[in-house]
Amino acid sequence: MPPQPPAPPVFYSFNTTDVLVDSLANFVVKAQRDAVEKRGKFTIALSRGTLAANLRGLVGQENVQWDKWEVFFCDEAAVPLESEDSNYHSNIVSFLSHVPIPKNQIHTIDPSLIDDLEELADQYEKQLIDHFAKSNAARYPTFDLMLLGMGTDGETASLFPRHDILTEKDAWVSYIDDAPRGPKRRITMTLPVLTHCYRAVFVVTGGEKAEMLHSILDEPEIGLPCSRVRPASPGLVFWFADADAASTTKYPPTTFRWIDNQKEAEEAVAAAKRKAASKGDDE
Ligand SMILES: O=C1O[C@H](COP(=O)(O)O)[C@@H](O)[C@H](O)[C@H]1O
Repeated sequence: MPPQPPAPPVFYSFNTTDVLVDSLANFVVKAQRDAVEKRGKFTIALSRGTLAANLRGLVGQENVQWDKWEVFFCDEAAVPLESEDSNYHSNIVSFLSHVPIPKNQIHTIDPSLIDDLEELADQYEKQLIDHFAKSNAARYPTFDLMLLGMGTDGETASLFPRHDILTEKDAWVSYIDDAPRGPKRRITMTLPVLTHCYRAVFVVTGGEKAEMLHSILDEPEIGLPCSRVRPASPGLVFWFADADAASTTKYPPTTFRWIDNQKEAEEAVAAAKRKAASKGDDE
């Protein structure tokens, strides 16, 4: 069978950030159940930034198989693990220290290597290879869930627009020393890794993201890093936005519900488009 084109992004918009936080927790738990049922464990990758705070809804969730989680970080600053700039630290504060995930299943950078970015990235890539070689890695690892953010320039993880790192095809993890915002020195999973997951979920909050969300969803042909995360079939991509972030995009929102496969994603987006069009006719 010829390869299928990627499923269209499914866009969920929530009236408040609190509702988004609850819905996101609900979604992550469902993704975990699905992964454990199908593959016996749950591999999740977490991006830096405001995402960590929006994962607070995971604390107190019932019937979560925390012992099946394997947590990795999509990108990480080259800083000690206890630094406020550390992605690991932000997620520890938000939820990881409040749930019973075995410590050896949280895969951090090796902090003894932070002075040597190349070594730091290579060692993290080795951790991925060690883990995924036992399961599904062919050319790239396939995460069950990638949780991503969107920066105001359209960057995701530490993949910034017009940066050479976007052309990386071989490495699973690479590094930059010139990030235009925040800590300059970071490592990051590369675009092919981000696009080989079963589910990618972008989480975007706040009015300062509204214009960029419009560009990403309504003008994907511009090719900004976030628009380029389109997992190949059977992968799916979802966007969770609060009302402020969603205020400018014309992309039709889907009513929040679990979507399991490409066909359901296509039908949900087509239904949302029909609904938006009929609303337009009424006005
Ligand atoms: O620099 C980064 O920015 C984006 C967005 O961060 P946010 O704090 O505005 O949510 C983030 O997704 C990325 O991982 C991070 O390195």
